[in-house]
Amino acid sequence: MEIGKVGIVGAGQMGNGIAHVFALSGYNVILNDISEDALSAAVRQIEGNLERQVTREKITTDARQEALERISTTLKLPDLGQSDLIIEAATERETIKTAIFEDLMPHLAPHTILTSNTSSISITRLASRTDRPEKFMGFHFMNPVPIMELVELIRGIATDEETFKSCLAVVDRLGKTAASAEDFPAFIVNRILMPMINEAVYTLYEGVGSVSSIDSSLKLGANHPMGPLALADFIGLDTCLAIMNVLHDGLADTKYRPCPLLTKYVEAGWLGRKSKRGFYDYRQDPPVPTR
Ligand SMILES: CC(=O)CC(=O)SCCNC(=O)CCNC(=O)[C@H](O)C(C)(C)COP(=O)(O)OP(=O)(O)OC[C@H]1O[C@@H](n2cnc3c(N)ncnc32)[C@H](O)[C@@H]1OP(=O)(O)O
Ligand SMILES: NC(=O)C1=CN([C@@H]2O[C@H](COP(=O)(O)OP(=O)(O)OC[C@H]3O[C@@H](n4cnc5c(N)ncnc54)[C@H](OP(=O)(O)O)[C@@H]3O)[C@@H](O)[C@H]2O)C=CC1
Repeated sequence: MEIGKVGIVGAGQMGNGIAHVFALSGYNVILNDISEDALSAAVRQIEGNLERQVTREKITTDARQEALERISTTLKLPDLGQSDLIIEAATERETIKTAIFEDLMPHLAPHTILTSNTSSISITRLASRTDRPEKFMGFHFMNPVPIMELVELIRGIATDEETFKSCLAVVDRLGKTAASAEDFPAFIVNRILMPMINEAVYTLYEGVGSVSSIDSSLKLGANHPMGPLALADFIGLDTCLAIMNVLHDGLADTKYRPCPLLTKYVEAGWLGRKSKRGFYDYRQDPPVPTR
């Protein structure tokens, strides 16, 4: 099926990046959130990121303008009902995601493909709560979306071949590369990346190194573009903790036990860049380590 109109639920850092890349590739995008502030912040972020691409001569001014004109926003979830493809990119909590799909269902066109950008939650379980498990799959972008090449495509147990092929064609048109992952907790990227981040937090918790020494070690000693604690702040510590909990519960192995220090940061509301404080304090420039 040819996809033209795309609905995106959740206008946080992933939702705005997803809207950006779809609009730039010629899709009409409708972006939804429960908060008007989140929608206006998302549009500002998209404008800024498109402008940066113009400055760096990656895109033309016309392409920027056309992309912005293809994006509309709404607080009303039913407005997404006539989309060919919906990507849910709301907070990483299963109850939130299932409630969104339940609210969407009565308004959906029969042909609409439903997907989730979840980092870890079972696609099969999310799909089973909808009226179209065969037209449901995981469509997992990486952060920052305009830059990262990979999209993980995750089939639930019931996903049909036509749905998979339609999503694969979309990934191609976005100029990104798809990796197919089986539906097990946290799929491929986060199954490997998140235990490393969690181990970095344990390394901090046990006093083996400070925030700076841990991040410098992985940057300079293993050529990672960001240290693991800076990356955790970038992803969002709430999202990191949610993913570790899915791994721990879903695989029932103590090696996935979330570090108590990660839990403490989340309990404090120190969620990383998005709340201006995490392993670094971003209220100062340059950011200052909090330990
Ligand atoms: C949690 C999940 O479910 C899955 C995940 O996403 S896991 C997270 C995966 N992501 C990563 O691992 C990111 C690791 N970090 C990096 O790759 C790099 O540090 C980075 C790309 C974020 C920044 O790179 P950098 O070299 O330090 O900075 P900088 O030179 O300013 O930026 C590089 C490019 O990224 C762009 N960029 C940086 N931050 C950006 C942002 N937040 N949004 C959009 N674009 C951004 C810049 O514009 C620049 O673009 P061009 O190359 O086209 O000019
Ligand atoms: N951060 C990352 O690096 C990556 C995250 N993901 C996944 O993408 C999804 C979104 O993550 P991210 O963008 O980082 O999170 P953010 O916290 O930045 O954004 C989530 C957005 O969803 C909104 N939201 C919450 N409930 C609803 C709802 N019922 N309807 C519509 N919008 C809602 C939130 O609003 P409010 O703030 O008002 O609650 C917020 O604006 C998660 O599933 C995450 O696991 C995937 C790849 C990478």
